[in-house]
Amino acid sequence: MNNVKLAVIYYSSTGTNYKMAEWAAEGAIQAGADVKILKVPELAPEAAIQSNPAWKAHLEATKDVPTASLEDLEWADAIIFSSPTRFGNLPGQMKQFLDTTGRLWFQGKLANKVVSAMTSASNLHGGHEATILSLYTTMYHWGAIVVSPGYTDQSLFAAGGNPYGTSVTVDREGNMKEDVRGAVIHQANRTVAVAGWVKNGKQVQPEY
Ligand SMILES: Cc1cc2nc3c(=O)[nH]c(=O)nc-3n(C[C@H](O)[C@H](O)[C@H](O)COP(=O)(O)O)c2cc1C
Repeated sequence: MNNVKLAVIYYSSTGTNYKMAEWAAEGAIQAGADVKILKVPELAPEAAIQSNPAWKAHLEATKDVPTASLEDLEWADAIIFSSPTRFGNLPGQMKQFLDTTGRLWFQGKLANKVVSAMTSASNLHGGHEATILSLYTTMYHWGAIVVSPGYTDQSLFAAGGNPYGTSVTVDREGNMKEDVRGAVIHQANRTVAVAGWVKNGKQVQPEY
């Protein structure tokens, strides 16, 4: 069987979701996938970025991370998204990227992608689930196969127990308050496993 091809697509202003993307890549590689870590384009005005030293430093530190393209979406059997919470929703940067996928969607090329999502927020009840669910709404329109972690591993409990997708709270300095590395790795392992079942299954069953 060919390896599962997995894209980890993230947006991050201050590094949290980049770190989660790196852990997801680690888990997916461990599970045998070919992996790309890709960022979505930054859209914020330069003045806003310059006014926040952590944002400016993160952008500089990740300037060599490749930018996600429609070709990457076509390439991937599976996609793990990681995106901060903004007012209980996705940041415009991630939404704008999703909004560029209309042509692929129209051509049916996003159907049966195996997907999963993660997020971060500053407050425990600041909208973690809402952000993940809003991303999953787009995935349902794609005809993607959403793989949530549920409570399929003990690591979920140490990480705050979000069954929709791993999420973490960050303090004012940007430090993660929960240890979510194990949960992210489990989520990536699980996403690759399900993507492998789908990829194998496509060889024996006609595709819908
Ligand atoms: C405009 C804006 C809106 C935000 N909205 C929320 C929110 O609704 N709930 C919350 O808990 N945190 C909110 N935050 C905090 C971010 O979620 C937090 O900074 C982010 O998760 C850090 O991720 P990053 O380091 O990957 O950028 C907001 C931050 C900004 C700048």
